[in-house]
Amino acid sequence: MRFAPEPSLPSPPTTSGTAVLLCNLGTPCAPTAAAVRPYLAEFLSDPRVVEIPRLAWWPILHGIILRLRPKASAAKYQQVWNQGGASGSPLLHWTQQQARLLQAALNPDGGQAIPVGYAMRYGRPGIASQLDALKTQGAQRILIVPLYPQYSGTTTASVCDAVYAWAGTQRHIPELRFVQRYHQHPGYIAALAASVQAHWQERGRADKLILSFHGVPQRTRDLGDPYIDECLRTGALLAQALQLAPEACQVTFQSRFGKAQWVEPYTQPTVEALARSGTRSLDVLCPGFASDCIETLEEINMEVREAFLAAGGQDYRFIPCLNDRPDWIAALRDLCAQHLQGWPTSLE
Ligand SMILES: C=CC1=C(C)c2cc3[nH]c(cc4nc(cc5[nH]c(cc1n2)c(C)c5CCC(=O)O)C(CCC(=O)O)=C4C)c(C)c3C=C
Ligand SMILES: [Fe+2]
Ligand SMILES: [Fe+2]
Repeated sequence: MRFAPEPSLPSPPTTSGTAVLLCNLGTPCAPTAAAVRPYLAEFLSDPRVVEIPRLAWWPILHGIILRLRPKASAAKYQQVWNQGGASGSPLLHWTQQQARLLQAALNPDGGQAIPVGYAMRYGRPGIASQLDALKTQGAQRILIVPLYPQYSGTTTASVCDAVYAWAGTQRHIPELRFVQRYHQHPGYIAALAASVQAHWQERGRADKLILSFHGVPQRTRDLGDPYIDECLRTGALLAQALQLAPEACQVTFQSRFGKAQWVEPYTQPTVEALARSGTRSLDVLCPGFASDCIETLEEINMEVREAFLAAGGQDYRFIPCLNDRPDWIAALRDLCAQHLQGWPTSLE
């Protein structure tokens, strides 16, 4: 039989029938080459992420990348595992905390009228298994919240693909809604601005604020992906909220992968050039990442820091991601409340 049998709904109902699923990118289950390999294989086999015809991509992926990269990546994961208040993978840790705190914020009476789950697009726990779990709890309406503020086909659309693929296995599909983007949501911008201001209060203000977003290939942008424009919009709104002059703040793009041209300016060469031309201190924030992860804790807070100091910079100050900040959780709650309108949210 193609379609799974339906779970019997809990009786009496313990939820309103409405649920939220936070979806993040994914992470290996251990900082070892053996664990990183299947995670990278799943990630880099997604045609949303690598838009190269299978016939050309498969030999490169299986013949080169999956032989060499897992060991190098595992060494980087080892440096951030259990770091900055996280246990295990920082990305998994912060996503778990966000789901727990969001559930408390959406159910202020301490109940579970609106359960909040979390899932990873690649690795575990997967989107299908978490949708199954919510359905077993009684969910008849599910709001999907990809934890990507800026929409990209490479990330947000891939979450949608996984949800639709799961729906294709279901006899009784719950009502589904998706948050597509929140790159200019006032609560998100205000939480980012407050995190920068708190950092300035503690450490003083550097010569320049770098806003480093994950990059995408230039071709992805040329084919119409709105992601880069949305990053620039987030950057402009944040600079405005912080009342920064244009020269005091710059948007850059990190995490280039492979040999193709990605969207510029790249983060590392930009901070090296700034150091060489006399910028002594930098504040660095990664507004596109809801949670600290290997890309922020290792690439930005270690590799790019070293590059800036080696090029003559004096003071490099990394600002953590929003993680479990109460103002960010409140912004997520407001975002969900907007998208839950018209759906039952209490037991009565
Ligand atoms: C192959 C191309 C890649 C595209 C396109 C891409 C887009 C993209 N990614 C994120 C967010 C994250 N990416 C992370 C890790 C990561 N990304 C790529 C490649 C592409 N990403 C790789 C190969 C890796 C693995 C890291 C490594 O092996 O060194 C992460 C962190 C995961 C973690 O466990 O910490 C995040 C988050 C966005 C937002 C995005 C485009 C909009
Ligand atoms: Fe990535
Ligand atoms: Fe990276």
